[in-house]
Amino acid sequence: MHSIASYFKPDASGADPKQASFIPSLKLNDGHDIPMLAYGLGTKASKTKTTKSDDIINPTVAAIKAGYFHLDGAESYGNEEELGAAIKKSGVARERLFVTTKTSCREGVTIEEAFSASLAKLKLDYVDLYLIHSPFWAKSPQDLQRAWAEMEAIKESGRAKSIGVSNYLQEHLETTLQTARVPPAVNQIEYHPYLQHGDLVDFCRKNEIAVEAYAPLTAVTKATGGPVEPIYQVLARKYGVSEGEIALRWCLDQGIIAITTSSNELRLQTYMRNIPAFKLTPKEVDDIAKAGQGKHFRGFWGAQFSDDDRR
Ligand SMILES: NC(=O)c1ccc[n+]([C@@H]2O[C@H](COP(=O)([O-])OP(=O)(O)OC[C@H]3O[C@@H](n4cnc5c(N)ncnc54)[C@H](O)[C@@H]3O)[C@@H](O)[C@H]2O)c1
Ligand SMILES: OCCc1c[nH]c2ccccc12
Repeated sequence: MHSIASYFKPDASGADPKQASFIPSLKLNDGHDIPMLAYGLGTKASKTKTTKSDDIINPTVAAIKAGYFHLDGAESYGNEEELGAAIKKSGVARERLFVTTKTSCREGVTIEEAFSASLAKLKLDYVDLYLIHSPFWAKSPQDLQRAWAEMEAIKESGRAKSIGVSNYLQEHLETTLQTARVPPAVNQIEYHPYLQHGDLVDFCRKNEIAVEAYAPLTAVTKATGGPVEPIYQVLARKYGVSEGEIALRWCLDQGIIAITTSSNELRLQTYMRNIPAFKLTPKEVDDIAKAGQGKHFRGFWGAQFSDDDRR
C-alpha cells in the first residue's frame, strides 16, 4: 500500500519562503518520491500556445514560484520548449523539481527517438517521470508490451527516474504486467467524483501503481450542478476554503496525486496555501464518493472508451 511518506517543502531558491507550502509526497513503487499536487501544461496552457510562448512560460514560472514543483507536460501538448524555458527562468534548482513528460507512441517513431526529442526540447538531461500517454494507438496486446520494454530501457539508462502509463484500463495494465520487468510506477487517469472508474483504482493500489488524477476539478468546472455540489459547499464552509480545494483534497486524502492547472496566479497561490492546511475525514471522502456515483461525466478521450466504462 502507498503511504504519504514525506512532505515536500519548497526551498528558498525560487519559491516564496513565506508560503507555508508543505505538499505531501507519495513514495512510488521504485522508491522515488512524487509531490501530490502538480501543475499541468496540457489543456488550458496548451490552448494559449497560438498567441506567444510567453503565455506558457510566464504562468509556468509563476506556478513554480508559488511552490508547484511537480510539472506535468507531454510531447503532444507542444510546449516542452516553454516548460524547459520556465524551469530555467524560475531559478529553482533542477533537483528540487519533479518533471513529467509523455510519449504519444506515434507510428514510425520509436519511444527512444520521442524521448530524446523531448529531453532536447526541455533542455534537461533527465525527467522524473516518463509516461505512455494512452494505450489507444496499440493494435494488439504485444504492441503495449513492446512499448513498455522500450520504456524500461529508458529507465535503465537513468534518463527517466520513474516510468508509467496514462489512460490505462485494467486490461491494459494486466497486459503490460504480464511481461514487465519493472512495473509502471503511475497510471495517470481522469479522476473526479463523476468518473471513479469502478475497480481500476483498487487494482492500481493492489499492484502498487500510484494513481494520478487529471481533471480533478471537473465537478466545479465542466460538470456543475451535480450531486456532489451540496457536499462540496458544506465542506467548503466548514474548512473555510473553496469548492475546488475540497475537490483537490478529496484526491489527496485517498492517496491520489492531483494534477491541476490555471493561469490565475492568485488561485494557484491560494491552493498552495490552503491545500496543506486541512484534511477531509474518511467519512467526508466517502460521502463525496457515494454522491458522485449518481452522475457520470468524462471530459477527455471520450471516443476511445466504450459504454462499458460508464462507472
Ligand atoms: N494524461 C492525459 O490524457 C491528460 C488529460 C487531461 C489533462 N491532463 C493533465 O492534467 C492537467 C490538468 O487537467 P485539467 O485542466 O482538466 O484540470 P482541472 O480539473 O484542474 O481543471 C483546470 C481548469 O479549470 C479552470 N479552473 C480552475 N479553478 C476553477 C474554478 N474555481 N472555477 C472555474 N474554473 C476553474 C482552470 O482555469 C483550468 O482551465 C493538464 O494540464 C494536463 O497536464 C492529462
Ligand atoms: O493529456 C490531455 C489530453 C491531450 C492529449 N493530447 C493533447 C494535446 C493538447 C492538449 C491536450 C491533449
